[in-house]
Amino acid sequence: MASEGLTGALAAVLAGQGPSVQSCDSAPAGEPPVPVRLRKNVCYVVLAVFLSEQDEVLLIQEAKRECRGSWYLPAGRMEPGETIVEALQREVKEEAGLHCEPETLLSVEERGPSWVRFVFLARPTGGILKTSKEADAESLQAAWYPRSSLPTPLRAHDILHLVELAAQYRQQARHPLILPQELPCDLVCQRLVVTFTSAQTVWVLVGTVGIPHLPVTACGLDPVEQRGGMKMAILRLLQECLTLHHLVVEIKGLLGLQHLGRDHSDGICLNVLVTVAFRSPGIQDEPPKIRGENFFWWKVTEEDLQSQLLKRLQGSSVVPVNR
Ligand SMILES: C[C@@](O)(CCOP(=O)(O)OP(=O)(O)O)CC(=O)O
Ligand SMILES: [Mg+2]
Repeated sequence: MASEGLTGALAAVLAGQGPSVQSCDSAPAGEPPVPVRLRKNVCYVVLAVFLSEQDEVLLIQEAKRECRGSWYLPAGRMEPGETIVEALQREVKEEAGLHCEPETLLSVEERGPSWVRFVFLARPTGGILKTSKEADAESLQAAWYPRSSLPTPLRAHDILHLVELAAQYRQQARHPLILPQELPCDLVCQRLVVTFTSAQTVWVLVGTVGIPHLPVTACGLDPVEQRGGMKMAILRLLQECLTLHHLVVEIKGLLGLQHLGRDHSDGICLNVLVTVAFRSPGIQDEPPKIRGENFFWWKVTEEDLQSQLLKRLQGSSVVPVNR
């Protein structure tokens, strides 16, 4: 029988929130992970997709020497001391002249734990669109363009996929509205909802060190984990308790994101939904054996929680990571 705390934590994570990170169940070998410092060992980028009711996209014209005159979505690097939403609002105001509110995270992109980009669907709430008369170092101007005929040249074509994600979300929301939860964190880490399902039964991997909890894996900033991406930290934790060669592990995506930014807590905690299944299609109605004492499989029997979790799994109702 799971503790109330565990049921509450899973319910919170499924609702896009979650408890603050107290400790990690897995960390890179060797030295304990160093606290992350924005602009020193991590770079976070925010990017906003505005899609009007007339299916127009807000683009800014870059002023930087290396991409001057090209068009891009409002985006920029976060600064120390600001929350993710404050950074988004600052970048949109600087580059497009508009005030805005984020509606939901649309995607998270990472090139290893030291470069993470948060992509939001956002809506304008005021301000005056920046024209070429207000050109400055932040941007030359901003303008709305029909999604079917964006201006050229683009600074990079990666935004085309993000605009499509926004249009698809507007058409049919694949996941609930998810916004960053302002909670301090010292590391780049991932809280895992690792599930095994058989028929309509679902088990969740639980850490036993301390009180039962959803396991947290710390991401390393060393070259191996940088090259491998944030999935390396997930596979590292799973390898510590499961025999992976006869399992299929799928990282479904994000259930939520925790970050504060103020008071030098530059870390982030991504709440990630993961599935494990047996490679052989034989009837396996029990979860794979766990090595050691640090984890166990919790059969989720609380009806509402079970149906919420199964619904998220069946619909892949998560924010995509690197997709
Ligand atoms: C890094 C980008 O996602 C764009 C955001 O960075 P900027 O170059 O626009 O930075 P600011 O000067 O802070 O606005 C492009 C990329 O290569 O990823
Ligand atoms: Mg920018």
